[in-house]
Amino acid sequence: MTAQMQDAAVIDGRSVADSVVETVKQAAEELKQQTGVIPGIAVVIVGEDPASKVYVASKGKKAKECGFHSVQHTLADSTSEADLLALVEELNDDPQIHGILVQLPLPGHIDDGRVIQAINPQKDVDGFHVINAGKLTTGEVETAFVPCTPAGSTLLIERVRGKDLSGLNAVVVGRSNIVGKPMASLLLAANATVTVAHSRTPDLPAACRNADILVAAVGRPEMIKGDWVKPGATIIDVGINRIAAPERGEGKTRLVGDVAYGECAKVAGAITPVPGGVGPMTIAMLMANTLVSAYRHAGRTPPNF
Ligand SMILES: Nc1nc2c(c(=O)[nH]1)N[C@@H](CN(C=O)c1ccc(C(=O)N[C@@H](CCC(=O)O)C(=O)O)cc1)CN2
Repeated sequence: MTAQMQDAAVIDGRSVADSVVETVKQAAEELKQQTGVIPGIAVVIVGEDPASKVYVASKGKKAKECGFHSVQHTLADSTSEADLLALVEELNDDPQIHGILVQLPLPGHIDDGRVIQAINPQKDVDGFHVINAGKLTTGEVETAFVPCTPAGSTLLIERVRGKDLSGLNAVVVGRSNIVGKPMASLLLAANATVTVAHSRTPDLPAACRNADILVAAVGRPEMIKGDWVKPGATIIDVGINRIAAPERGEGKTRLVGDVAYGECAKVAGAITPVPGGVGPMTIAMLMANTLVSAYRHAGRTPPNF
């Protein structure tokens, strides 16, 4: 009799995201009843990037579903950096707004870093400001905001592996400030032994094969192959890549992650799909961060996620 390999368990990001949003809704209602404070979020989009428009619309819809005060500022592609900075200042001073998010990417003539650093760190619900990044790396998470995608990925890992990752090797492929670096900090905080791999890592497949937890955040469609995966590993695929799908008809496209899903699912123990894995968690954690900000501004202790 030949041994039969079973496909990995699918980690359902949509259902975990729904449970986060449910907690946010209830806690927002409690805050309103107890203090009169309604969590407020401002989302700023500059330009016409089609994917950004979809994400921003989803954020506004989810914020309303959570009972938040939600405003969207839609600025033309030609908006100057000075005008965008002036809007950020206005939002910093607006007492009804507890969370400010400037959708990325910004048009090329605007310096992302300058805009992010202009956001009041106490309203930086994206967690991208250097103050929040510094707090995360030094372990001061009680007063920080953790970037939404790594925070959501961590909740998905907890569902499979628990909160304490002692004795496990985690490999993060990708070293961006938005995902790779904060993800590595969160895995370290959970006691994993962490390697950050990237395009210049010698023998990347061998580095990945060492991972009990493999986080792919490189933005390269289906780069991680089945024979890069340790049997039983937990795979978190952060990539969202739109590729041509001529099999669906002329001009059609489909979404894939950074992981070659079919072949990796045959080896892994658990894996996030794309779509339906990390993506929905990003928006749910944005709601959670905004709620936390409103609680802090009201001098109350927020719920844990
Ligand atoms: N200021 C920010 N900009 C960007 C962030 C961010 O966290 N803050 N992250 C990404 C985009 N993003 C949120 O903004 C985001 C991406 C994808 C999803 C999502 O739910 N994806 C779905 C698929 C959606 C589709 O069909 O296109 C999924 O994976 O199931 C949510 C949020 C860059 N910019």
